[in-house]
Parts: sequence; structure tokens; C-alpha cells
Amino acid sequence: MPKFAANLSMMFNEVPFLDRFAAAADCGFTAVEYLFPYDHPAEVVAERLQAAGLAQALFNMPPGDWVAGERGMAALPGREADFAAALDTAIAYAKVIGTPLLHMMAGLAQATDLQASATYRENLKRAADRTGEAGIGLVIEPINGRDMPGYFLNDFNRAVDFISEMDASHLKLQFDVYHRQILHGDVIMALRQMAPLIGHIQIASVPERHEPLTGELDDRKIFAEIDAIGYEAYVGCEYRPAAGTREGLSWMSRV
Ligand SMILES: O=C(O)C(=O)[C@H](O)CO
Ligand SMILES: [Mg+2]
Repeated sequence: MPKFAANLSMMFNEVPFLDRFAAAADCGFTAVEYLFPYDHPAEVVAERLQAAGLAQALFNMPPGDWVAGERGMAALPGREADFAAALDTAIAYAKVIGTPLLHMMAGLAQATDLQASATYRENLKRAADRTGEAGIGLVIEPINGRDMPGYFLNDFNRAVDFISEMDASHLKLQFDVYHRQILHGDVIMALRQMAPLIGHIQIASVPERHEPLTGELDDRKIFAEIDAIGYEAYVGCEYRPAAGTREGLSWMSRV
């Protein structure tokens, strides 16, 4: 059975962000992930993580102005300086918090836009170089257009192509089972085929993005496949609890 990390951006929203670490540990989690730690000093986040005895699995680079609708900057021509500053911030936080992985979000741009693609490649190279020097893994994640309309990286094969082009062994795919199913289906075969490139996995039911075992996929089979491909890192529970985080955790003892 895979080991699971609580996603503190979606789970434990019953309490403020900094209190979610203790809440996750109290529910038996041994690791956490979240989108962004940047509203708090890195030292404070690290202290909460350590006090709860948790491992950090992953967090995202700063995405630009999230409230205004930005969803990353890597594919945005003209935003290279902002991207570089975000990368500096992410690496500084990663060193203090001790995350093994950073997720680089692409941003909203046409997947067919040649200038956006060129900018993405340049920024991906820069991020791969900088994270490589810092000893941190880097992941990119295809995201479905229903949840994130206009997201640049909306295709798993394209993500694999970008990764392959870079020739950086610490650059890998964030395989979110929820997005995979909505974008392409064929989840198990994709896990098998992409296994060598997978750096992080996330799970949620489809289509509601609730607890595993409540959607259209056979999550038990998916977890068995994750074990079978030899994936040993954390599986992020990136789901919105249907009716309370604690109340919904019984799936973990039924898989
Ligand atoms: O939306 C997701 O699936 C993610 O993992 C991103 O990190 C944030 O949007
Ligand atoms: Mg995800």
C-alpha cells in the first residue's frame, strides 16, 4: 500500500493553515504537501512541520497573483523576471522547510502558442538548473481544463516530452490521477508507461474530487499498480473532503 501525504490546501480546512500540521499528524498522517507556504515565514512553517513530527512531501513555487487568477508564470512571455524571483523564493523556502520536491506551475497560455512554449522551455531549464544545484527535485503537472481553464500544460504526453528534452534526472512528472482520468483516462497503462519519469503522485475521486473509493475509478487497483511500478514516494491526498476531513478518512482503512 502506498504511503499517503495529507494535502493541507484541501484537507483540514476546518482549522487555519498553520494548525493543519498538528491536525494531520493527529489523524495518523506522517507527511504533508500543500500548494503554497508563502503567507508565513519559512521558519514558522518548518517549526510546525517538525513539531508535528511530519515529513514534507512537496509544495509549489509561487504562482504569481493567484487571487487575480494567475496559475504560475513559467509559460508567460514577459514574466521571466517574476518567474526568476519566484524560483529564488521557492528555493529559499525549500531549504528551510526541507522539501524534497517543488512543483513548477506553467500558467495560463494557449498550449499551441509557440512563444509560450519557448518561454516555458527556457524557464523549465532555469528551474531545473537551479533546483539541481540546490539538491531539490522538480516536478511539472498536467492539469485538466475543467478545473483550470486555459492552463498551458494540459497534456500528459506533452509533459513527458518537456521532461525528456531537458535531460535532467531530478526533473519529473507530477502524476495526478484525478487530472489523468479527466484528460485522457487509461490511468493504469499511463502509470506503467510513465513510471520512470514519475516524481510525485496525487489522488482524488473522479469527478467530484472527493475521498478515494467514492468515484468512477477503482482506487484499490490504482494503489496496487502504484506499488507494482515500484513507486515509493508519498501519494498526496489532494481531495476536497465531502463532509469534513476527519469524518471522511475511513477510506484509508478500507483500501
Ligand atoms: O491542482 C492540482 O492538481 C495541483 O496539484 C496544483 O498544485 C495546484 O493547482
Ligand atoms: Mg495535483
